[in-house]
Amino acid sequence: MSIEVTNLTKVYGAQRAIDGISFALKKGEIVGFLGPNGAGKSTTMKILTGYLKPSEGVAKVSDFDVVNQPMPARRSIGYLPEHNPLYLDMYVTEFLLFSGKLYGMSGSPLSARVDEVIAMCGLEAEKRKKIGELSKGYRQRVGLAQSFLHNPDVLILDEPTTGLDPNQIQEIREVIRTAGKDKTVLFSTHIMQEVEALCDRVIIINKGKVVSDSTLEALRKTGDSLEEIFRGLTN
Ligand SMILES: Nc1ncnc2c1ncn2[C@@H]1O[C@H](COP(=O)(O)OP(=O)(O)OP(=O)(O)O)[C@@H](O)[C@H]1O
Repeated sequence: MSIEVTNLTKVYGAQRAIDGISFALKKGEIVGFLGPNGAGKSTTMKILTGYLKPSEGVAKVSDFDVVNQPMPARRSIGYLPEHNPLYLDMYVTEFLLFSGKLYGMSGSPLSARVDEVIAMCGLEAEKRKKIGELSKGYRQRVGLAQSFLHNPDVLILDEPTTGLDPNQIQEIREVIRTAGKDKTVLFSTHIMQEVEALCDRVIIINKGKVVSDSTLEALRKTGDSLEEIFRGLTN
């Protein structure tokens, strides 16, 4: 399995932010991770990417336990965090070269890969600008470029299109579709059309528990729209 989560729980004080969730993603799947604000999506993603320790349960990425085998797990993951933290004073190319070095890349293979992700993410015209000078959509492209720079098998994208205009949303979706061709992708979103446009399968969580895990095809057969299903399960 590319991602395997078993009975995962995270407790903050008295609150169970996620409460015994389990799911798995096979290689090559693109799965939408839905849930209302505060459902536990970012917490799950932070555990998968090694930024938070679970209180209970096991999370594996590319069969590596994220707690006991953090280095190989991290190498196989590309992560775009929710607020896409970037170094605003760095130039786009400089930032990507810097990020690649953190993954142990160097020399001409790194330069070639940076050129490749710049082209994939439509950053050619902006690559000489400082990140702080870019629009939100272009910053998001830089975050995405950084997430798959080291060619990971698994991409974890936390609300990759939030706050973007409809044109940028469309363009970022294209980047995700292209980058996700040979990868396993778990991404969170509040946009139902996004799920329809990109995913094979949807996992819905509410109050820290998985309330639905189905293919889009199976959900369509219910006759209800994804939005109706979402509201019915989370309201
Ligand atoms: N560091 C923290 N300390 C205490 N509680 C936290 C912390 N981080 C998250 N929480 C709580 O855990 C719950 C799940 O939060 P999380 O950010 O995972 O939700 P989410 O599904 O990603 O929400 P959103 O859609 O708003 O981004 C929320 O109730 C949140 O307030």
